[in-house]
Amino acid sequence: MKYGLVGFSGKMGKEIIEVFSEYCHQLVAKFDRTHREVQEKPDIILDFSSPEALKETVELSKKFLCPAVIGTTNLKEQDISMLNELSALVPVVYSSNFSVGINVIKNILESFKLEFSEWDIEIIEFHHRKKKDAPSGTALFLSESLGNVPIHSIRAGGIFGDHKILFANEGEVIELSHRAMSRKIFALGALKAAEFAISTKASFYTFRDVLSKKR
Ligand SMILES: NC(=O)C1=CN([C@@H]2O[C@H](COP(=O)(O)OP(=O)(O)OC[C@H]3O[C@@H](n4cnc5c(N)ncnc54)[C@H](OP(=O)(O)O)[C@@H]3O)[C@@H](O)[C@H]2O)C=CC1
Ligand SMILES: O=C(O)C1=N[C@H](C(=O)O)C[C@H](O)C1
Repeated sequence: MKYGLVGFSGKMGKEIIEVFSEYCHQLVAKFDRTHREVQEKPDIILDFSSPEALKETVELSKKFLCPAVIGTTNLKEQDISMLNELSALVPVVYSSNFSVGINVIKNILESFKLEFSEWDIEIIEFHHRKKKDAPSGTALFLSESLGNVPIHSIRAGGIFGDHKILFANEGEVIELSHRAMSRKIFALGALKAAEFAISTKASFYTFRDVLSKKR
């Protein structure tokens, strides 16, 4: 497919370019703060940048009438409303975390949330020292299934993204944890989402929707 990428010069942008090229997909439009280049109409737009870029991403998706895959975190309510409005026109896939593992954990939390109602629950997330937002979008995503529990953010080194959910009562402790061993897992998830989005109808999708429909 021919894709456009907002945030192409960033850490995730570079990973997406590498993974997509391995599958012979062509980067035809690229945007960052200082660079805007459109070689030809993209089949899809991906955005792994910053919340300030989202308005332009939505405008590009409307201009080219193409689906959008959005991975940028720290989006506010009005940003999500903008994506919901766009999804009336084109397929939109939005996820704070395009790894399969985090979405499996999300399914587990959704299935067992009643069992944990009497437990103390806390989330600890670890990311690289250059991450701009805290808490992580993933931690917020997981906390939505847990009643918005306390989240602790650690920023250190080049950590790609670790998340731990601690459940404790008077007699027991359970820990659910996930570690991203590279950014490639997110780029592969974004690819899965893009392949899904270019062949489905206009609506608002999560990555869990993509994974369940992929079965
Ligand atoms: N959903 C998921 O699975 C994942 C999501 N993420 C999220 O992706 C986002 C990017 O992460 P990361 O790549 O590490 O960040 P980086 O800071 O490395 O890259 C950000 C990119 O976005 C560009 N950018 C920033 N602001 C704008 C703007 N206003 N207009 C256009 N381009 C802009 C930057 O351009 P410039 O260099 O010119 O400033 C840069 O290319 C974050 O929100 C992060 O949380 C990250 C990993 C996985
Ligand atoms: O900034 C990152 O690197 C990541 N951000 C996402 C988040 O905020 O949850 C996803 C992943 O943890 C990596």
